[in-house]
Amino acid sequence: MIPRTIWREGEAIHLIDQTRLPTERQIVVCTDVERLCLAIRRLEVRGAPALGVAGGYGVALAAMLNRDPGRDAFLAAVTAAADALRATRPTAVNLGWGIDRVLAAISGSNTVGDAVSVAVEEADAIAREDEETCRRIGAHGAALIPDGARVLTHCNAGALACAAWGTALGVIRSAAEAGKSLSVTACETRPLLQGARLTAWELAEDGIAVRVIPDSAASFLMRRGEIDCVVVGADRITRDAVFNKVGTYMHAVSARHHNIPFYVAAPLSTFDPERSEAEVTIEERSADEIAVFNGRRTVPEGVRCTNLAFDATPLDLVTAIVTEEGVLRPPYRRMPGRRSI
Ligand SMILES: CSC[C@@H](O)[C@@H](O)C(=O)COP(=O)(O)O
Repeated sequence: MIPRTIWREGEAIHLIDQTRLPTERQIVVCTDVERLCLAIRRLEVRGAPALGVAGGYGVALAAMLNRDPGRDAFLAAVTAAADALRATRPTAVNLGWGIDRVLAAISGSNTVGDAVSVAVEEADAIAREDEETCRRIGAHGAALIPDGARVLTHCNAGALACAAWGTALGVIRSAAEAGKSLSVTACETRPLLQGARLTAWELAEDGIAVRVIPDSAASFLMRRGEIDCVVVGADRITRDAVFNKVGTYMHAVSARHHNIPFYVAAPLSTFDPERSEAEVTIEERSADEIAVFNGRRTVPEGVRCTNLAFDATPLDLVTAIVTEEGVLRPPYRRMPGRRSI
């Protein structure tokens, strides 16, 4: 069983350093907000729900560290921390959701002391609830997975991407726990290999059959009849698209072409129904993530690289979205949180 991904010990936030897996198990200890922001930017902690937890803990950390200077200075420090955390990664909506949830919780506090206690309680609650939410997603999603299914997944939407259990991998874990025999094809997920390094590690630790393939093999394996369904997580679900790790869209297109169900598993905190695809910023990361491999340059000097971290899959390619409240089906008119249809 995978240990928790991110947790609080007193006035420090601990997280498993995901950049070092699967070969090293190291813990990063963040005793200030700057270090937590760095951990988010470096992907030491990553995955939408885990970013929600990190955002909440970041605000709580700022509150704990600024309890002395008086109310105005306290509020200024917490606001600055929230802004810094929010600026680390733009695509996963859960990051801002976690930050805003703790800010909202403290907004009614009468004293700085109360605000600190409330911030810590709320951030702990976000972390605690995340596992429960993932287990409910898993229970709903497991019903969609037939016994014997060969499931393709992309990136890592597992325990490591959440506080525990996982969303897409939560569905797979819950199906396995229910006694279904499953095998998973994990796309390696270029360029940072979250599928090869993290998904394969998690599933192997749990004794669930897994193989790793290059991302570019997925479509052909569908054609050969080796994939029964696709299950992925999400970083943001707008009223028209699912944002997830770059490469997800090509799997959705291929799945549709081969008549294979394409499922998305995500908590309600990932929904952003008031926005459309065009209004979302897709994070573009350093060119070096694709131009340098194993310390060696793989792209000629001076050649431009476009390193988009996410893509958007139109909702009409999504067979169903599994949430903690149940399974949503097209045409997705009743999207959670949407004020108007
Ligand atoms: C349950 S996690 C869902 C997504 O956050 C996951 O699939 C993903 O794309 C993560 O991207 P990452 O860049 O590793 O943070």
